[in-house]
Amino acid sequence: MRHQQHPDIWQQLQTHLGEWVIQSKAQAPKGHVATYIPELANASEDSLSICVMDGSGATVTAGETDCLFTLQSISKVFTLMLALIDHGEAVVFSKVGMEPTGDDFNSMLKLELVEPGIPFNPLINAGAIAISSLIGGDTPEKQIERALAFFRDIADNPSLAINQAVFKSESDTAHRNRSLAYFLKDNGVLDGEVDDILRVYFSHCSIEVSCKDLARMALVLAYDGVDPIRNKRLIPRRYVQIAKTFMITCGMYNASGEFAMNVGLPAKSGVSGGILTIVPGRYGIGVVGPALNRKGNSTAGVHLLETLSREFDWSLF
Ligand SMILES: NC(=O)CC[C@H](N)C(=O)O
Repeated sequence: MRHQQHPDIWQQLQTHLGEWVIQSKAQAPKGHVATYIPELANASEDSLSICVMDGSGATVTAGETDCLFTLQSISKVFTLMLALIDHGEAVVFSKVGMEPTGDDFNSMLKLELVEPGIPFNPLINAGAIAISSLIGGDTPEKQIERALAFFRDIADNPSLAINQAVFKSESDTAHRNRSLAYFLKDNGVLDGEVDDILRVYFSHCSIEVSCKDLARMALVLAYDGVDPIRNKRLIPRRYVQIAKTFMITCGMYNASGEFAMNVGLPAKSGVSGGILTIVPGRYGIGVVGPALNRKGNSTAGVHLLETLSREFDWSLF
């Protein structure tokens, strides 16, 4: 049998994943696609797809798995690790903190309220913008190239690319992110030009993937930075440990506590409706369902992951 480690789970996934997706899709009408980035409003509001990948690269999929979507905030987990590779922990944690905020992902409240005015963590927008400034490269173009090469390597997909329409749509409307970035600049957190740093940030948010790409990227995190398929270390284990910790405490925005309670796995969601999750040492999982709840997470996607975690007792806690 191909899936030696947990044949029962694999067989159950093959048998039931399709019906679980149909059940969870019923949650989609409770949410709405994001519209503040106008291009994201074109996503199909009632769709839901999932890809589960094991350490051999075998997959079980369900839903409209061919559809492409942009990483958005999911990219922040990987740019954090790239900044750690390029600058180390001391520099990175002089620019961002280690704590959840309890505020919306695009809030600027605590930047002014709490000394020394650095973002609370690297997964909120302010933190991810600070992290974008730390990606190696002398020019924004080189930083974007470096980020794209890193994402391509982790996804093992040399054709990953930036969706230019989404990039432009965000860039044209990102008044709040611009104000966050100027605030950070004023607080001395950002070196370099605000517009250049935002270009890097919008670019990595606009990298387009499929559910399978997302599962493939998750797999590398599930194996602590080693790609089990190519048997190759891509990220130092310590940096994956840091990323996974943030995924538990802040990966699902202000619903991270609820998600930890009901699913209990490290995860990161994005405003296009994607969720990257891992079952440590076993599976990488990519989900996308564009209709979001009030906290910004995919309504159907969260429901589906709750079902899987319950069925297979996947919670780490
Ligand atoms: N939550 C998200 O996915 C936010 C990412 C998006 N690019 C933004 O900055 O608003």
